[in-house]
Amino acid sequence: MTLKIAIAQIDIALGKPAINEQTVIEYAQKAAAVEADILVYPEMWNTGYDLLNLETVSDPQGQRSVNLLRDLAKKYHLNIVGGSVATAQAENKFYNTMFVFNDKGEQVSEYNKLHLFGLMNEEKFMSAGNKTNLFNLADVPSAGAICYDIRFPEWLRTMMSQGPQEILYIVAEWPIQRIKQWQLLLQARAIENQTFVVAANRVGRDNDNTFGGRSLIIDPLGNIVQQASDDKVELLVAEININDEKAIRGEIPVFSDRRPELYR
Ligand SMILES: NC(=O)CCC(=O)C(=O)O
Repeated sequence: MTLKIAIAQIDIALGKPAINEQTVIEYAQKAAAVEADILVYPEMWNTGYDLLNLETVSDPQGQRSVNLLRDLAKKYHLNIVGGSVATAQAENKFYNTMFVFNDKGEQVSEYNKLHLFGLMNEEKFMSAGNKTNLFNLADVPSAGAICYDIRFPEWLRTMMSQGPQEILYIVAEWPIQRIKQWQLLLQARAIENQTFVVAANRVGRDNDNTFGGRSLIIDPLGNIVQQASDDKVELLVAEININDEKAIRGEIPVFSDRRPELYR
């Protein structure tokens, strides 16, 4: 099965959800124009890392973002991995939340980022999730994670071994100074989990960081199928063939060769 994947490598206006929503709409139109099957947005696209102002800029229960993503999925018949958004949830807690919609506009997953990133003060303002993010999108068993989560291979393995999942979606706001690590970590996650990795990063800057783009589509051997620039907004598009992955898994059966009884 061939799937056309599109990644919206966008800039994000700090603390300005209304402006960012327009960008999200614009990229859904672009993805529909190239007849993409799946569209992926980056991390915290509604507010950026405007952590000091979460009370005013975050999305209560994610409702505004959910309505927008659902409408876009339905209108353009797109499967959407909705990056993530800053949400305000019960007990006055804020989360970094991914919503996923199929091309009928049905929500197929909701995930709160599990590992909060101290270097960007995330844990001082946001709460961590504690649930997996497994879903079926375009008839493909898939998993999703958010940015810093990729530094925890045991967490991704936990999700990927409940499948195996065939595509791993990563959404990020990853700074330029560690962009080489971004690429290497993603290639490693693809190889060890024998999965396609579809990874969306933002470009542009906020008060503290310049973000490094280089959104990537990687095959299960770790080869780069398609790569975006480090500094420009763009819609990255590539076709992947899911059957390739099945052939690769047959040759080196890492999932069945695991010895989980020895791992702690
Ligand atoms: N937004 C994030 O989680 C950034 C993670 C990051 O930059 C890293 O090096 O890890």
